[in-house]
Amino acid sequence: MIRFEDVSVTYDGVAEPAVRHVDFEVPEGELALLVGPSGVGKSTVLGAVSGLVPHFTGGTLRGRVTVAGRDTRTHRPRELADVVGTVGQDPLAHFVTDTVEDELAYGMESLGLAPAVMRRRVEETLDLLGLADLRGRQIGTLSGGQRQRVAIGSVLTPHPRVLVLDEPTSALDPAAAEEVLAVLQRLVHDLGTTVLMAEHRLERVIQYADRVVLLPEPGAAPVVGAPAEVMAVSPVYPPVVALGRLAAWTPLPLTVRDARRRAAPLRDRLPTEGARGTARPATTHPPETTAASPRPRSGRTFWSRVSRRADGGRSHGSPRPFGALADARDLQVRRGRVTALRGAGLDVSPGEIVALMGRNGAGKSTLLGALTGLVRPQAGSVTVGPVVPAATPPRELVRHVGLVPQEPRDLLYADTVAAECAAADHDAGAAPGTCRALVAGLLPGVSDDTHPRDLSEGQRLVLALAVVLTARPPLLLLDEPTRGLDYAAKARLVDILRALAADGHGIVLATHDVELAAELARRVVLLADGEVIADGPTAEVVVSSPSFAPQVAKILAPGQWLTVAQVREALR
Ligand SMILES: Nc1ncnc2c1ncn2[C@@H]1O[C@H](COP(=O)(O)OP(=O)(O)OP(=O)(O)O)[C@@H](O)[C@H]1O
Ligand SMILES: Nc1ncnc2c1ncn2[C@@H]1O[C@H](COP(=O)(O)OP(=O)(O)OP(=O)(O)O)[C@@H](O)[C@H]1O
Repeated sequence: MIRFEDVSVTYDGVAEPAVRHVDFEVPEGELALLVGPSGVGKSTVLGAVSGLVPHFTGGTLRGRVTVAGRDTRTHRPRELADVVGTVGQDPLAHFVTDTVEDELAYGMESLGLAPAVMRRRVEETLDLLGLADLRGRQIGTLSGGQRQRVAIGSVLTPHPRVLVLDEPTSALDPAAAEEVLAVLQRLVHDLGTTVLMAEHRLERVIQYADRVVLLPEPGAAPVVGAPAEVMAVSPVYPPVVALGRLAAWTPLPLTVRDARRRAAPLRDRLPTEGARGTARPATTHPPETTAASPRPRSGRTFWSRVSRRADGGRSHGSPRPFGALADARDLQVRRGRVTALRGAGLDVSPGEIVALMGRNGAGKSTLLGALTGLVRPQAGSVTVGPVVPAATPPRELVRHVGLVPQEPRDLLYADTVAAECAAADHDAGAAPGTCRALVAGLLPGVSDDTHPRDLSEGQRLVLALAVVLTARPPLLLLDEPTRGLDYAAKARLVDILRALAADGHGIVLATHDVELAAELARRVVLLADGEVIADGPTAEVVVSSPSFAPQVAKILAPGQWLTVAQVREALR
């Protein structure tokens, strides 16, 4: 159904092809998963199927891509629209109408389907994706995950024979991701739909794949095969595979269920008392400091590393001690007709890393908004350090709290990295060069004149982080920071955040990434429908939860192991 014949794509103005010798086939009624590190060309391959590459992106495509027998070089995306449905990485870029119902109907209208058919399919899709309560909502008022579900729904309604999906679950909570993947699997099994999907969070998707197409490194030909075969050699793999490799299980299990069946001997080898007290991540990095000892260990901390590397780092010599960082109580927030927070609260101490978790629409971004003054609660109290965010001018507030938003692009508006940094220094009242020194420390090798748009997703996130850190806010908030990041980029982010916590910063991550929470957070706060329903040590909150437990916890339960790193350490 989808066929690549020795395809290479070279973008204009770039010497080397972005992808080379891509040769594979996805037969009708199969789900193929496209995997590989960031920047390896996954979106390029997907774009070649929908015709966006090269028709919209420019560049040269050599070789041949056919979809349902149509050559995508001679058929423009419009001429493929009756066969191929595409969801890109950024749902906002995808929307053409204002409300949920209109968006679901739009694709069918363009194809000229009968009104009765359109009506039926809109209703079906609202049910299928749990969108019925949101049908009349303006898209601009939806949470990140709600938007992503609408974007997926809108490509399903025309019943395309081929679906091309670029990280379709990146903004979804774990349960919603499972539901969406189950819907896709049903289309594949029952209707013979063909799916090509790129995804970084392999722990969510690998078990649904009929075959895996691995792009191992830029310019290298893809490795194509059965999921277990490819996972055995892949540079990117989910925790279940990491544990399987560590324990030398063959064949390699890809699901928690298969791994559990093998895990008894491994469970027996692990110390039971270690298993009880493993809230602390096993790591070579300095542990998070506690409220009682906010001072970092010398030499390994974030600011000392930055100031050592960067010549402009004078202002970052030694960390200053921080007082209590945030105290939000009994918050009530109404947004439109929705009560987004009902009595929620959060306190954050210096050196603490807190994961804020919960379903899509539970109120996580709203709570972060209240801490940064973007959302004004109708009742309750919020203080951040000594100030009340909604009553504090932005220039003053950035010294107390910084937010890296769900879409880092929202924070970046200049044309070059250098201009972005100059603006950040100015906004924060920091010495000129402060932000650039941070960027040099965090992203060595990025030149001054690079356009932030041309950075990879992970690089853009780190640039946004540097912009926020320029004001050295004691409290750092990150909204879903691992969207679009591969495992290596995630590991680098984990390093940076641990070092910041060791310097006494308090960090709150709103995240659906259960593996990240397990790796990084000592404490998890769980929100449901605007209320805090659990607040405690990570191991206690997540291990018993079918949605929020990481894979290792599920495989090794009842032991409270959370990460492969902890298990590796314990086996030494
Ligand atoms: N329009 C473009 N012009 C020039 N270079 C581009 C363009 N689009 C992508 N590239 C480059 O091509 C390479 C492959 O990018 P692509 O987005 O396909 O990778 P990816 O595997 O999807 O990455 P990610 O996992 O981060 O989404 C990258 O080096 C990228 O910078
Ligand atoms: N301007 C608005 N008007 C009406 N409802 C809104 C508005 N902004 C947010 N909401 C609703 O408030 C609720 C909480 O949204 P919020 O963005 O805080 O959720 P979230 O937990 O961050 O979700 P996600 O995980 O999907 O990002 C959602 O039901 C959302 O649709």
